[in-house]
Amino acid sequence: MAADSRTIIAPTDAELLQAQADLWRHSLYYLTSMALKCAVELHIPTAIHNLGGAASLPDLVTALSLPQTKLPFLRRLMRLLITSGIFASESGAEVETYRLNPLSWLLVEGVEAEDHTYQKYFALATVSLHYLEAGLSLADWFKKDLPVPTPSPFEELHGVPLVHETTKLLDEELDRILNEGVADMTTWQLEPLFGSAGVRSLTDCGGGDGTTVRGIIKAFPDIKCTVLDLPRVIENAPAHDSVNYVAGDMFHSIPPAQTVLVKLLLHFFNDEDCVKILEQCRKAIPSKEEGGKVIIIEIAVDPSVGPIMYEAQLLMDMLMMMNIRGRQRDENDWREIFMKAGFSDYKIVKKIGARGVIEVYP
Ligand SMILES: C[S@@+](CC[C@H](N)C(=O)[O-])C[C@H]1O[C@@H](n2cnc3c(N)ncnc32)[C@H](O)[C@@H]1O
Repeated sequence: MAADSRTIIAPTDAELLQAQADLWRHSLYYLTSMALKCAVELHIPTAIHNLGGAASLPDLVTALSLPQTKLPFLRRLMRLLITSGIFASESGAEVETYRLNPLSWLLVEGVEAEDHTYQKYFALATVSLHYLEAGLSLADWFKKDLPVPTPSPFEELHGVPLVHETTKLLDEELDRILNEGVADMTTWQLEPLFGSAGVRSLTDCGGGDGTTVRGIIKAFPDIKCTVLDLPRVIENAPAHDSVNYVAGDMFHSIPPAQTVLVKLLLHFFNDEDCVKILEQCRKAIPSKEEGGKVIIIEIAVDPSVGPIMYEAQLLMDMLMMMNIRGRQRDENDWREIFMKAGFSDYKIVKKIGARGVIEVYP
């Protein structure tokens, strides 16, 4: 017998009021994304940084060259961004003062420090018009019986895939932002992995312009490094004496090395393509006894990372579902792919924030 919701749910008034507030929050969270985009476009993090890391509202209005009439509006914008954890404020100060926190620090432009990466392109791309339109088409996309492999709502609506050489035909600015974003992907905490693992030679598969490999070589000059990427990417990679750049296609062959690194790549592809890429990785490495392994750096969706990190993982999965054919995977998904690609074993060796480092053995 079907359950009668009236017998199960009997909310109190307090619960209903809370539910209404929660509904407002969930319906309006896109405004936080818009406010973040606005802060990036106005260069608010950089302005606060240039003002010594703290700024009053009038100082900020002047530094940003905004009309004085916008002061009360900027206060409201900053209030939301502080409450959302994007900036900090000085508690108890006589004058309202805004400060950078680690999140807004990530958005400061022109910082040379090694631990700093410049993530503004991610914040800008995720609220670009074509992404938002794809999101708005989600219910229509669900209702359509589309051929397999299933195109994403983005591809179905706009007629071109995202992160593809044809994306610029749709939106040159979005394509530029995405390429910049890829070049800026983090290399935090990677170097220790390769030193302690006794890696002698490494191929970074889909290694982009070689940013990761240059970071590894800096820490471990003895590791012989190769970067494989598509010809149009390798053509624009900065020359480096110790990096062997190879233009090619990872679906066909991967330059041999003791270790193949596959970093922030597989979530762009569906399971069948991941198996094909990993089969090529397996061919490129020696046996397990000779130290052969593939190192994968990706999200491994897992609630044990805590509610905030887990929510970030699930949102990243929705981002994939909306825009590309790939997905974020949990440990079972990864295991299935590794076994299909002919590997014998794997180990999640480290967590890096919401991501994990997985070693996969032949
Ligand atoms: C998201 S980026 C990751 C870049 C890099 N691994 C990092 O962590 O910064 C994916 C990379 O895979 C490359 N790629 C895509 N298809 C490829 C293929 N068939 N063969 C080689 N590289 C490919 C792209 O050009 C891009 O540089």
